[in-house]
Amino acid sequence: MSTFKTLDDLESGQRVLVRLDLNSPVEDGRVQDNRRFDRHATTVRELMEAGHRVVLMAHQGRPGDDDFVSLEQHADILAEHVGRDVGFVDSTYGESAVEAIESLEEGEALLLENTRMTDDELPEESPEAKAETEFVGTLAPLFDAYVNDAYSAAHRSHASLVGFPLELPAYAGRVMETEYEANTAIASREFDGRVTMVVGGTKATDVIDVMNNLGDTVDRFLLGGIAGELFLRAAGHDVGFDVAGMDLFDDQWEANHGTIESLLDDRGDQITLASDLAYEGEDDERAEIAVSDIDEKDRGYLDVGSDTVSEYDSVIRDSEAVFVKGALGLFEDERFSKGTVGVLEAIAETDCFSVVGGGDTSRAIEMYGMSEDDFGHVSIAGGAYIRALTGEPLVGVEVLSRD
Ligand SMILES: Nc1ncnc2c1ncn2[C@@H]1O[C@H](COP(=O)(O)OP(=O)(O)O)[C@@H](O)[C@H]1O
Ligand SMILES: O=C(OP(=O)(O)O)[C@H](O)COP(=O)(O)O
Repeated sequence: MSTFKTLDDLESGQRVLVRLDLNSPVEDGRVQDNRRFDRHATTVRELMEAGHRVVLMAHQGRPGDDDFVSLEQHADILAEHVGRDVGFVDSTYGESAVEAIESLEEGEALLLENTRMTDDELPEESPEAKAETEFVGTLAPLFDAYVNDAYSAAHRSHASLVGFPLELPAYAGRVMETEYEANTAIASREFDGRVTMVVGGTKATDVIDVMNNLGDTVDRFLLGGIAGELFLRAAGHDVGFDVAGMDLFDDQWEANHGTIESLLDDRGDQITLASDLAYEGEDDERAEIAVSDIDEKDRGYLDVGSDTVSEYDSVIRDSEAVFVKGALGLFEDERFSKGTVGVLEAIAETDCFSVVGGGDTSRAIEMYGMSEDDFGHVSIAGGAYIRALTGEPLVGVEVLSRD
């Protein structure tokens, strides 16, 4: 277990700088409410009620992507969950940010602009290098304490996550504490029966990197989403278009095809790929095609097909534990929700031990009328949770635990 300090150790009346993970789906420019807001609201409310001056940092999207937007809407959504006003300033550490921080009263909260809009936040560098950035050097002297609640971003060595804890007394927030304990406990748990991992989502690089290390814990991987399409492409099928505006597929293919090919060579018998896929037909209805019938790369696929869902359903019903990392399709559109909802319902209906992770995947549970009570643990983390399952330390947690 980690040795980090928690909010129970924080003295009263502090000026506290808090890192949240409010990274959310953005549809037509509108930030979508999701579990990250209500989970982090617990930490923010506790700090406000304790009379601290609370300044919040978070990121949204990656520079160049469609979902790389301001945090202005996030402040309003968060305020609704906290039940108190949360101010917003459209600067991360510029003059207006410093002025707003200095004029904050006890019990008030303020959200700063998207950390990734500063040059210092990215790219990944050592905590020591990040601690020396202008971003950290400007803000740290304005605070008494730093709280990291962003477990789901703790695998990134970015300034707001690893620089501040070297400069300020550092504490874990309530979400960090809960997620860390749950995911660390899961990593060391042993199962007698079959352990299955459903792998999907769009951030294929995060998951492919760790699949080899999970190969001894996990008996069977069921693939879908963009990650699954990369595997199908490596297996010789003509699938995989970029998802408009997100530049996902080709970059991820370049970065990962070598690893995927060796995974298929070394662990092919543990990996099940979709046998059919779904797409938008001419009449805008869901249409399906067997993977063996795809002979040219002429369309994008948005879900796994019905035969695949049945096959995955049987594997899940015969498993003792099921871990989910990422959605199997574009479930936000009901036509392409069958894969994601199918595996989640199979898990919910059996008494297997389960963990569902992926920033967006946890949203599907509520969206399709399922209950979180039917799952062992619903994590708001994707990449961080899957890395934790391998037992690999997360840099953001590691710096919190330093003396
Ligand atoms: N075939 C696909 N095409 C487009 N988007 C997809 C596809 N499969 C999954 N997705 C999207 O991936 C997102 C899943 O993200 P999530 O489950 O949080 O995993 P990640 O951690 O990879 O972001 C969902 O919002 C879903 O719409
Ligand atoms: O949403 C996140 O990760 P996740 O989708 O793996 O849960 C985190 O906010 C990290 O974001 P990043 O993967 O752009 O660094």
